[in-house]
Amino acid sequence: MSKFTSFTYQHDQLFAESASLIEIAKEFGTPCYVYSRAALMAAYQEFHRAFAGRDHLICYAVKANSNLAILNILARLGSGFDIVSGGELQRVLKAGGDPQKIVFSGVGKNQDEMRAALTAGILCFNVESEMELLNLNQLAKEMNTIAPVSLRVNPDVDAKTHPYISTGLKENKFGIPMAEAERIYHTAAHELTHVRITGLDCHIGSQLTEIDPFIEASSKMLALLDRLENQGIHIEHLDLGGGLGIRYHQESPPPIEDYVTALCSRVGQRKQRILIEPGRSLVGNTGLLLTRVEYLKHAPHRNFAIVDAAMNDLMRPALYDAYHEILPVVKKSGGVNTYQVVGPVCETGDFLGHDRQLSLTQDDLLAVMSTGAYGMSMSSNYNTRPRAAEIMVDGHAIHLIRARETIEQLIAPEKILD
Ligand SMILES: Cc1ncc(COP(=O)(O)O)c(C=O)c1O
Ligand SMILES: N[C@@H](CCCC[NH3+])C(=O)O
Repeated sequence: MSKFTSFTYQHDQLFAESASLIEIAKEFGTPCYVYSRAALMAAYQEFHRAFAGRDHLICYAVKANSNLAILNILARLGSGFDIVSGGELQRVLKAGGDPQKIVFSGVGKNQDEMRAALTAGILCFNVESEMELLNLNQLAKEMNTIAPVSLRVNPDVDAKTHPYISTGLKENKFGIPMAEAERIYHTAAHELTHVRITGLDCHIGSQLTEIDPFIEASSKMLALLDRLENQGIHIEHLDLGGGLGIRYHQESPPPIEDYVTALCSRVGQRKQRILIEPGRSLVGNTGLLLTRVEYLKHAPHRNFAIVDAAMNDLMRPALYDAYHEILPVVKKSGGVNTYQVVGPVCETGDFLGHDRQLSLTQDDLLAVMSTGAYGMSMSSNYNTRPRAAEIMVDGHAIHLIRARETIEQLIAPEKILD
């Protein structure tokens, strides 16, 4: 089965479900992100089904794509959410997410964010340091409440992914070192009056394409969980984080079902509820970035296709040298050249793809694939470029779910001095 179940060619023209990308570009302009509702729902259901009735909660990692429409679709399917800021908390609540299904991760939660989350009544804080735990206990005391906590423990496992997105090695900033975990659990259980232990958590990195690191991390977490239970510290849920990779190019990550089944069988007969925090594997292949060729530059040594999307819209190629497939919206025959597909931003690192074989003329539309995750959510206004529009397709229906920004909106908060 193709990795793009909802983006298919019909008579040499690329469609999102039953909607023509040519029509979308005509109506909403380019660049724009286009998402498929059916693909999103199918990805969530695949995770859900794989648990096969076992007690679980899928907490979608909001950072992957935080558009309210996407959060709302997931909330209506019963999803929980993994947030990392007060801003993400507000988004989830606004989108109709259930506070009792929210876990709050992140190494630097500030007091306002913690207060907001305590007020909302979230499921738990994934606490990443002893100082954060003490701070949270103090805040909860001041608010006359009890903070539910799960410690994020760093299992020191090599996720075998890009070093910028590996989070479970002991040299990474994330989580509490394994060697400290038991002592800090005891502090939380016996000394702190305003926290309540609910769970145990880890997250070892993103875009993992092998199952072994997940198994290694789970095994370490389960050994810790058993030790804690033996010492009378009850753990209600085990959160095994996110990180399952997707196919961008030639990767072959494990299918969702195999990944979930492997986690469940590792947990075995234990009674704890299993939480996971998938981001990319839920939304990554449910979106594309639609862009138009502005100019072609056929130089003797290299050909450039200059398109209207840039690194500010999709920074993954510039940041990680990431590969995204680039497809023509209308397939043509003949006249193929090797192109550097680049944006208008004034940086040599502003590219969407190197050495792509394409048959192009000015004004052609291109689709940059697998951009549903960490595309729009990592976009910026660099070069004073308004952020792209976002479109959700649902069968034939085409919905604008975020209007293109205007220059006026960008400069409105700024002030010229007298
Ligand atoms: C704490 C936490 N949970 C979940 C995720 C989601 O990761 P992914 O999009 O790789 O599934 C991340 C990002 O890596 C994260 O930092
Ligand atoms: N931003 C990264 C993933 C980081 C995940 C955040 N913990 C990407 O685009 O692949």
